[in-house]
Amino acid sequence: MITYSIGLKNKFRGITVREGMLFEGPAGWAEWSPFLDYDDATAVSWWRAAREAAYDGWPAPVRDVVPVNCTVPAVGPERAAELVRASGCRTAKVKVAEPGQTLADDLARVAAVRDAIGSGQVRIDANGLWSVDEAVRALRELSRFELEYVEQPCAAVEDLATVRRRTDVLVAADESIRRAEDPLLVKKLDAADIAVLKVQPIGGVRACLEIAEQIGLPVVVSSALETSVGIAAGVALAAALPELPYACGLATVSMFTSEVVSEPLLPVDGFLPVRRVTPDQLAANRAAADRNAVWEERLSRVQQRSAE
Ligand SMILES: O=C(O)CCC(=O)C1=CC=C[C@@H](O)[C@@H]1C(=O)O
Ligand SMILES: [Mg+2]
Repeated sequence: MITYSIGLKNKFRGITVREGMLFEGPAGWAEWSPFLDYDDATAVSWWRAAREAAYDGWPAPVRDVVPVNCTVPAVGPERAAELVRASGCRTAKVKVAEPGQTLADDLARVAAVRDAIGSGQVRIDANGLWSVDEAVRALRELSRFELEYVEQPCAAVEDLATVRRRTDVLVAADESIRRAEDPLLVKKLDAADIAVLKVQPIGGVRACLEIAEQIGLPVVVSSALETSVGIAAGVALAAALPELPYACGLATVSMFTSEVVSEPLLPVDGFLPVRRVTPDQLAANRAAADRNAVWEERLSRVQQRSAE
């Protein structure tokens, strides 16, 4: 087990450094990187995903490239436009509703992204931070930039359903699937048009394929901000889905200041290749001994839980 520590170019979901563990099993390299604010119970499904990558491998792909969006953190408009242009992607996902910012900040950022991407697609992600009324108001303003969809406008699945009825913008569910007791409640309440699936939080490629089948909604595969080792699992899921109508949120390696592989899974003209990766740049990205100890301890607690 190797613990990595890599900086982020821009603050994202409140963090500036990403840490996690990498290891090799008979089927290939695997990543285990539950965010540090997640408790041991939450980290169990992340461990299942890592075990699958290391020991079982993934189902056969039905495509050999995957379209991806570039991800725009809650940065200023100039930086946002720069990120879009540098990505080469035809779809951009813009973070909105950042704590401490205003709707005016969101409008300026989304306007800059729309301008930079031209006739491409613009989607937004509020990470559940709006109330129903805030969401409806924000969508009324932001929809002038022709939104492909809004991801997780509100936290509660019931609120997602209400927003969906009060706006013309398509609604995608992310946290309502990956952090829910019952991921299918989204379907039962007709709360979303699109399902965002993430391999580590949901517990593996096969677990995601099962949800995709049961939920009966178009799927967008998204990353949990992993190194190329973890991204390869997302790409494997996107490659195995029978239908893939939307670009996936798997272009997040470009947010890192460094990588554990010399050929990272970065998009070329908006597409990622379907392949596994072998880390060859581990030494330069290893976490310090004290952080490694924290992760070793965390892993042994979570492994114990997962065996219970
Ligand atoms: O979907 C993307 O474009 C990139 C991945 C992404 O946005 C996320 C990755 C990791 C943590 C999440 O807060 C965030 C998301 O909410 O979708
Ligand atoms: Mg999201």
